[in-house]
Amino acid sequence: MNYQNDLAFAREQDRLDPLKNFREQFLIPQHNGADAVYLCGNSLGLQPVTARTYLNDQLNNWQNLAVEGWFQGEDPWLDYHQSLSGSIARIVGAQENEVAVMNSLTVNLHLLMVSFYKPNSKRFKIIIEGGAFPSDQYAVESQVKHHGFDPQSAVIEIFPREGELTLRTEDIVNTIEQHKNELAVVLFAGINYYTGQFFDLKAITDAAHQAGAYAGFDLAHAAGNVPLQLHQWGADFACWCSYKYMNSGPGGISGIFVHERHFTDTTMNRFAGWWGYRRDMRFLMAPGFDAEQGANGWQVSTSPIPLLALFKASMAIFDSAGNMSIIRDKSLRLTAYLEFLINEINLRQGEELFRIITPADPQARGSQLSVVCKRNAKSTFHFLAQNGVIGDWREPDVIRLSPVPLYNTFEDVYKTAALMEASIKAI
Ligand SMILES: Cc1ncc(COP(=O)(O)O)c(C=O)c1O
Ligand SMILES: Nc1c(O)cccc1C(=O)C[C@H](N)C(=O)O
Repeated sequence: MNYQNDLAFAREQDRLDPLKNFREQFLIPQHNGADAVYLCGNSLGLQPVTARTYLNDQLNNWQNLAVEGWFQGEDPWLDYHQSLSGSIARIVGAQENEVAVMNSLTVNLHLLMVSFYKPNSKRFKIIIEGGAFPSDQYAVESQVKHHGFDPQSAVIEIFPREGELTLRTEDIVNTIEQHKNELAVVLFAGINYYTGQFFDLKAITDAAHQAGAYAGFDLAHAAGNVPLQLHQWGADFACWCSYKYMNSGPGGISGIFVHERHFTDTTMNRFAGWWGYRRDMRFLMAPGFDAEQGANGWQVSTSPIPLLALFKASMAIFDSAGNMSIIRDKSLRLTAYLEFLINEINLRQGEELFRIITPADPQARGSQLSVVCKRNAKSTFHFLAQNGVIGDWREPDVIRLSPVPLYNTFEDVYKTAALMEASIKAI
């Protein structure tokens, strides 16, 4: 597509956008009496207009039905989580019985590692991407220590080559091959939080399996952002949060994926709780844990209904948008437009003032562009914020900007680039 650096072009793209009506389903933060340009869905997605109603419905059920709410009402709480499985399964490319909506992200990562990280003196290593989100690093280190191993030798981080910013799939695959005799788990992000690189999850899964290891993914920055096919790719396990691209609110509910091939593995460890007990017998309160079939058997505690209600408001929007390929199609164009406009600024300025460290290959990224500001980085970030552009800052000099297809416009992207260029003179 031929992009143009003018507002009329951006507005025309918005006019033609098949998803244009979705923006009004979100509450856009205000700046000086007008909509701010919110490009921070990589951290916290915007509030669906309907979120309050979904939450209120459950407050009303609590008020009117009290404890009977578990069994009565339109959507009894006992199975409320099940009503979300179809939507989230479509988003991550799974069968409904392979997903469970539960807990928060790092907690779920630990629960999955309990099942999939079973080190012995021969196989004890975990491969992760270098520069993984700190919570994942801490989780992995603590898992390794919990089993009596030393993170120094057990955690293998893969970094980009000298002079490069992102990882090559061949280097990931070769590292897996190199450690194959000692490898227990490969745990990668779907998309790295800092660079925005979208990894080749199928290639990583295949390489892990060739090495006799499990492949697991943290999809915090990928779920609801890029199309995923966890079942088809054969991933062993995955988890995600829903407060970024899935707009479920701060600390919103997380979810897990466990491939169906593991459902019959009776050797698998699991930290059990009554909510993972088989549904038909749970209230018999019998001794001896008997897991529910499928990913729901990994649940531990009572469903947090208010969080599920907020997630449901968001899933209804995803369901009505159709499938992830419609969302992805707009996302590819929005992000490419932002990239085009930033490159144009550099061309006009005669130097690379804004360096995009996210891969240029659209298939190797989601909606986020991570931009290194070569000059006055922090002041540039503040200038954008003062002028109503909300991105986020990552030390030492990176601004992350994520145009989200359900609520951002080409005009948002145009305004952002115009302000980035204006910042050069203003600061
Ligand atoms: C890759 C990744 N892992 C973990 C987290 C944190 O998860 P939690 O919701 O457990 O704080 C985030 C974001 O905060 C993240 O981006
Ligand atoms: N989860 C967050 C929070 O509780 C406070 C502030 C930021 C966050 C984030 O989600 C950060 C995000 N994962 C990141 O990519 O930096």
